[in-house]
Amino acid sequence: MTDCVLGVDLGTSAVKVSAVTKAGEIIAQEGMDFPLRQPKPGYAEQDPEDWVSATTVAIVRLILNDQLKPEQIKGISYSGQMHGLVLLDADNQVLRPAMLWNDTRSTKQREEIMAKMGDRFIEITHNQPLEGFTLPKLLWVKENQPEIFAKAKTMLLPKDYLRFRMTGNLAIDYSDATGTVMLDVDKQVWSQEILDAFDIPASLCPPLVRSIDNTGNIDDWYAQYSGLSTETVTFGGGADNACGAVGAGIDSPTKVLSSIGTSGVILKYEPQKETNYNGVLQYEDHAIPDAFYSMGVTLAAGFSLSWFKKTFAADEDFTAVVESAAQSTVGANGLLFAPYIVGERAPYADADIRGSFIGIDGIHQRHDFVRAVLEGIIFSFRDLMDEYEAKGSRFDTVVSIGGGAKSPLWQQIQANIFNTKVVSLKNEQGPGLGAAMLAAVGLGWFKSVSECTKVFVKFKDVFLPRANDVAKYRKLHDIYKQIYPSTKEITHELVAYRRENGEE
Ligand SMILES: Nc1ncnc2c1ncn2[C@@H]1O[C@H](COP(=O)(O)OP(=O)(O)O)[C@@H](O)[C@H]1O
Ligand SMILES: O=C(CO)[C@@H](O)[C@H](O)COP(=O)(O)O
Repeated sequence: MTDCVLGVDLGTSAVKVSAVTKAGEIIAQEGMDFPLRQPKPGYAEQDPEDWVSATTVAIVRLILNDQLKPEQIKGISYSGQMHGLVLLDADNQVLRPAMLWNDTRSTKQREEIMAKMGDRFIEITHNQPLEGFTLPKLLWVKENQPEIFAKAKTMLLPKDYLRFRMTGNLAIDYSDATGTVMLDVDKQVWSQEILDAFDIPASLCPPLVRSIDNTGNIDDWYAQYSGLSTETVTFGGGADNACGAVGAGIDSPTKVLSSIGTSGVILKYEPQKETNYNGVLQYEDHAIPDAFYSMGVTLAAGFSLSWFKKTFAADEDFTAVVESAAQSTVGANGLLFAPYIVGERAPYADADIRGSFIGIDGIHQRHDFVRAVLEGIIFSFRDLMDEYEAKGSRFDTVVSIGGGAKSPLWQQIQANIFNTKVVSLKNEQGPGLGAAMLAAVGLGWFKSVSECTKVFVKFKDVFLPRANDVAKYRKLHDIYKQIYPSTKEITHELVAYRRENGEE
């Protein structure tokens, strides 16, 4: 019986739990989907109980289907979808559905924060108060559901709620705390100045822990519910992008992470906290102690593809639909797609922009639309790369993770659009593997995250840029860049039209 740790990857579409040995071998994996509710345009909510149930089903399957022995599981850590607001009352009961990272209803609150604190806010948090982050959501609840805010005693993020249900302990790790935009990044404490400015009780903020810190054993209740042992220790864990970077071996500023999950992320390792992109790119504490990372986020990356598939190819196999893009050409026979279907975060912080297909022609077939979706998502990543390159960053390797990394065609498109080598991981479980690594380091199996990286992170395929395609994509990206300014006014008017007609 080999000792192992569990890495719990609490995503937006599903939870995946990986059992990993000291040698970095994934010996079993189980997962379960859960729904995302979008009751109104701009809203995105989940029931925190769904996270607990789905994670428990995955753990029970590991024990029953995969024959893991509870005593074998020495430690558990977590990777979580970021920024989501979970509010608990005095009895630690959930007060309302969680408002997620892609919920953009809080534009008014975002503007109020900037009007009140302006640049000082960015100085403290190294971020703008965008709709997706936790503070504007908290202020939305304060303003629109005052009876709920009055009862709120604790604020947690998604994976911290899950850990609380497994241990009974309240905590948040630094990487998720930066994503609330309530942490003073330079001082590494909750910002009293921000709490005072918006009249938020400091008691709402849970204790801060490091990602590798012991956060308590599995408690009696959860041991009975799941079959786990109370001997199993939990560790802080981190934001999914921090864990994705750990699991992908992003340990120097010349490697860049490209993650296609529900959202899309271009992420860079930052060795020092003094760096400040003035909120154009996000700046976060890492899950690696005393390290940081920056990133740009495309709100609807995998989500755009999933939307397309659900709407136009509901009964077909996902991989087959994606691979049909190979029947099209570079540039999708002159069709472009802008993936702003739930608004955008970077480089355009605009909750009311909406997506478009540009250049639809009578010759286009469905596979051209699929290709345009794949390419449009990577053009939006290219915009983020351009932000970095404009500030002097140079990357020699892109590590590709997330559900989108299942497609070799999509990875080749990335290599061509980035004009950089793209590598995939042997165990395509970036965030889940990163979470398992934090438990392995927390248990003392390794002296540091970098020691663990040497054993756990293994690369698989390499995709090199093809010169002809690189040149074509460069021209196409110049055209793509015109879509945002050209469609901004029109799509804002359409969103306003829906609001006037009671749809929002
Ligand atoms: N076979 C596939 N090829 C390419 N992309 C895929 C495939 N299957 C799923 N995806 C994409 O992966 C995304 C989910 O990625 P994942 O990393 O699991 O997301 P999350 O962590 O946000 O739940 C989906 O939105 C979908 O677009
Ligand atoms: O909002 C962000 C990062 O700031 C998102 O990246 C979320 O953390 C959700 O991640 P996925 O479910 O797409 O992995």
